[in-house]
Amino acid sequence: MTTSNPGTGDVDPAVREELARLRDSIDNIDAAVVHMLAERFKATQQVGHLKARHQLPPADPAREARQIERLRNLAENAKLDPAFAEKFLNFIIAEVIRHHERIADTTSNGATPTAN
Ligand SMILES: O=C(O)C(=O)C[C@]1(C(=O)O)C=C[C@@H](O)C=C1
Repeated sequence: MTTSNPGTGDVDPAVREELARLRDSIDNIDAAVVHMLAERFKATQQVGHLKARHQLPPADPAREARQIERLRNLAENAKLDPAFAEKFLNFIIAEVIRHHERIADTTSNGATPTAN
């Protein structure tokens, strides 16, 4: 933040209230996103173990292509930028693949992988 930014101290109280109300909503949404991501990673951890046990590759590009297609359509219908939705999914999947690779490494070493 720059020193020229006045912050919200000298802003109309009605505006400050509206900003606070909107920020409450943003905080709730951020919490929901974190909880949903935590559930998603719990499921993908299980996928990682299943793949490692059965020597399946960490990544499945055909599955990813279907997910991207589906998410782009959902985004368009929801008036969210589909390119952003695709980037977001790719970011998450890249992390999942890193987890899968680690699980596969530790599984083939005979070690017990830890969570995440
Ligand atoms: O569905 C799988 O096979 C997964 O490993 C999960 C997942 C995902 O995070 O959705 C991750 C990696 C794959 O390339 C495809 C999808």
